[in-house]
Amino acid sequence: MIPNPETKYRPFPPVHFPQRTWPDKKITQAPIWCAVDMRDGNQSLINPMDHDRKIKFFKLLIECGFKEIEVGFPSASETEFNFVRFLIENDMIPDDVTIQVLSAARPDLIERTFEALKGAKNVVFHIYNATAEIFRRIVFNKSEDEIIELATSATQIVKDLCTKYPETKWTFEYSPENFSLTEIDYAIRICEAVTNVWNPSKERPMIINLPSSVEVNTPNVFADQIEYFSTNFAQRDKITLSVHPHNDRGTAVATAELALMAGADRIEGCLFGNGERTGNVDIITLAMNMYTQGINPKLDFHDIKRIVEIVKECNELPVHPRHPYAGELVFTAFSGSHQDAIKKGFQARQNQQHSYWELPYLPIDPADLGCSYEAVIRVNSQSGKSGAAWILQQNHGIELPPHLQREFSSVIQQQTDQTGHELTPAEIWDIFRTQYGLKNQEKLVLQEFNVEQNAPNSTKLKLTLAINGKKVTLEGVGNGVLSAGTAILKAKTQLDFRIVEYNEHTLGKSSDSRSISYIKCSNKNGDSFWGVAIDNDILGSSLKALLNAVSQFID
Ligand SMILES: CC(=O)SCCNC(=O)CCNC(=O)[C@H](O)C(C)(C)COP(=O)(O)OP(=O)(O)OC[C@H]1O[C@@H](n2cnc3c(N)ncnc32)[C@H](O)[C@@H]1OP(=O)(O)O
Ligand SMILES: CC(C)C(=O)C(=O)O
Repeated sequence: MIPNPETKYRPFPPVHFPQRTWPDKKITQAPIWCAVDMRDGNQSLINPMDHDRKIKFFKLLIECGFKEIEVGFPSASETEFNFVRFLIENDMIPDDVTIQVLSAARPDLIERTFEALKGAKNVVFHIYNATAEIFRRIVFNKSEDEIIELATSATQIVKDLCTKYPETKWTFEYSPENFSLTEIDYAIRICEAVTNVWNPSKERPMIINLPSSVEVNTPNVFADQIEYFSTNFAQRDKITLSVHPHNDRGTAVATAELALMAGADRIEGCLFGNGERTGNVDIITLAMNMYTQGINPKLDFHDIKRIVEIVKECNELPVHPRHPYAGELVFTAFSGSHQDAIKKGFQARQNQQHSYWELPYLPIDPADLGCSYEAVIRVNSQSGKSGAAWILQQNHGIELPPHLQREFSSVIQQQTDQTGHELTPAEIWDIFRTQYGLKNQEKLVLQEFNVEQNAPNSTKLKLTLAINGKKVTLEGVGNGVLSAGTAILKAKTQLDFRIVEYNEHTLGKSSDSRSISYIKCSNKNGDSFWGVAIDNDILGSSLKALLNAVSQFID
């Protein structure tokens, strides 16, 4: 039996803040981004990154355009320490990139961290201590004032040590860990106390980073916390207000977006939302969400597949196939009605008069992430007539006539129902060719033909066929080539059929493109069959399509 949640869990109290303005705000520009993959992401990995993986990740983050990168927790281990030294000593940090390092608000750890940073050009020195009541009571066993003293004395130590290394441009960052669980007025009090010690200016602001270290409330409540903080913080104009959402409730992206509307300037997060437990906020999703609203995110994810591969290798973790913007299935429709709308969307795009992206079920152009349209439609038993038609169109330039689309869709449906599996484009092509006579049709095979125009509306046709491998030459007359062909075949096979539908088009755009013809024949019993054929000229493809259709009446 599931335990009674009413006696086990308490609801998170809302913030009383009727003056809130964020619900009417819009996100209009990219925030300052800080990638914390190499610290928060790294500390949560089964196997933290070794030196080589860290270098690879660092280079990737630079390529993506990050200007602030938390490169580690140098006092945690030799690997972390040496990695920071390696970056500095090998001049691997571009001048426009600031590295960030984290230390607990503990003197010994702070001192060790400074040792790692000697010679760095631009550094964000980031310290944290937990501030929520449960941490004050259980972890630290300290009063509110004692925790403030812990934070301010650590800030003073950082400040003093910074003056020892004037060659570095220092920015200070303070995080009241578990901010979202902390009483909001106490969070303001401790951050103001720290700010007073650091004494930032408008020109040299410090960063106050408000983490939902564990996500405990709905994004609107977090947004209220941020706006309340931003409105009531005494030296607001001297700080950069940063957020650091985690994803325990699965709403980190919404939390970050609403926090921006509520006044946050900066976001800390990880690629694909790696990080402690359920992860940090996913910066790729956030950035691409902005992009699809017409906002330049100032980050570059144009080759998402490569980014996925590098991150998977470095983190030794998979990226979910449905991960927004990046998963291997996120641009793919299997279901019939979605496929139909997407196919029509691409057709409509050819005549579109404006530049905006407008495509049913595809909120972003896959090409913007370096993906092709190939996987947009895939075919299984949930697919309708447009699915297989799209695959033939994309891969072979085939524009199936509407009735043939329906008929072919039922052929495909039978196959997928039987196997229960997806059909690949190659399998669909094979089924198509087999079904309509393009492959292995040996009952009626055209070898040669000759057309003579006797008089207006009278065409004489001479056909050389292989009928079940036996060569015969036949002649007939009709209004045109197809009616002459029909007459010949009726006489030879004694079948009573007629052509009920005929379509053709060229395959490709050049003048020497091949032709494809589609012919449907019916008999008196109501049986009907499609034949399809491709040939260098339209007469050849028409005659072959006729033979391919008629061959299906023959046992
Ligand atoms: C929310 C976050 O993600 S914060 C970042 C967390 N990241 C990491 O922890 C990864 C790197 N950390 C480490 O490798 C280790 O924690 C080390 C090497 C830095 C330190 O390890 P240890 O010395 O064993 O200390 P540990 O971090 O376990 O903390 C235990 C002690 O520090 C105290 N402490 C914890 N956090 C803080 C803090 N922010 N400021 C001051 N003291 C703290 C605890 O109260 C405890 O003290 P006690 O022993 O007197 O009870
Ligand atoms: C150190 C802080 C910012 C942190 O990682 C967290 O609270 O999740």
